[in-house]
Amino acid sequence: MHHFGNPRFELIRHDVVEPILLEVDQIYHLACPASPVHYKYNPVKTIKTNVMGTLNMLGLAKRIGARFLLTSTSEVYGDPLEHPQKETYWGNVNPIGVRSCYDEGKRTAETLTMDYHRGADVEVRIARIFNTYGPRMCIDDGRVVSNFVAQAIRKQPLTVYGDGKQTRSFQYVSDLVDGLVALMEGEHVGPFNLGNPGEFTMLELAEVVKETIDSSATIEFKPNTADDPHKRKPDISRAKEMLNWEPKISLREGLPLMVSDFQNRILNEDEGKGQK
Ligand SMILES: O=C(O)[C@H]1O[C@H](OP(=O)(O)OP(=O)(O)OC[C@H]2O[C@@H](n3ccc(=O)[nH]c3=O)[C@H](O)[C@@H]2O)[C@H](O)[C@@H](O)[C@@H]1O
Repeated sequence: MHHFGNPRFELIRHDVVEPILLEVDQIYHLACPASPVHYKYNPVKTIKTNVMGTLNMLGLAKRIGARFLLTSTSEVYGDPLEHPQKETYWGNVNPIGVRSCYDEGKRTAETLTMDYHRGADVEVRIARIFNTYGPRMCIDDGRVVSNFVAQAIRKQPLTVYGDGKQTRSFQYVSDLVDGLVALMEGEHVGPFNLGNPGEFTMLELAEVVKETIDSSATIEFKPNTADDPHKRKPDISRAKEMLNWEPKISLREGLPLMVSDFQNRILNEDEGKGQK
């Protein structure tokens, strides 16, 4: 929203499932719900966005000669049997599960991207993004970092799904943005893992959130969701070597930056309620 006053910025509200004609040099194709809660809410729409949306954006890139960047995901590795995950790993994905609209959708999006590259000479780039957090995330996004932060601020228990021993590797948003720009501007197609290799169990994450916000916060265990990957950690050697990129901000440095933004917004929400 801070770009709205900039005359060189134009916002067009459009659903990528429908074709569109624009004149641009580069397409960052990020469209798709990314929180499991959101992408499972309307799975048919999620897979349509990944398949038809990606086809439309690749068709556009081909027609106008634009460079196309796909934001794929670490979820293409499914519940990985290789750890950490390298880009050469083909993954362990359930094709008929509740997460398939997203992970199989993104796998198909990668296939389409490579087919347009090989068959129609479109200049493409593929990023596989690992769990990312930061300020301005939707407070009710439903992913783990935003849930824990909002819960700790609201003095609610932190909801740990399953036994909390599953792992994720959390990347601060500005590191991801630097990685995406380096990929778009560079000469390599990829795919590239863009993530922070710092790996945490969900219980460890809850401890870091407690240390940062409220040491008296409690934990509430809830049943885990189907097909939840047991572990996830990027091998980023390829991005380091070919894009000269690596994340700079650790979880303990990034979390406080997100917390102050969440605190302001939750406080405003509460004040708004008080006025009603
Ligand atoms: O960022 C990624 O690499 C990919 O993974 C995420 O999926 P996931 O890792 O399951 O994201 P979360 O919903 O944040 O869950 C992470 C872990 O925390 C657990 N969790 C989640 C929420 C919560 O309140 N408590 C909790 O323990 C989940 O069960 C899971 O094991 C996102 O869905 C994708 O958009 C993204 O592509």
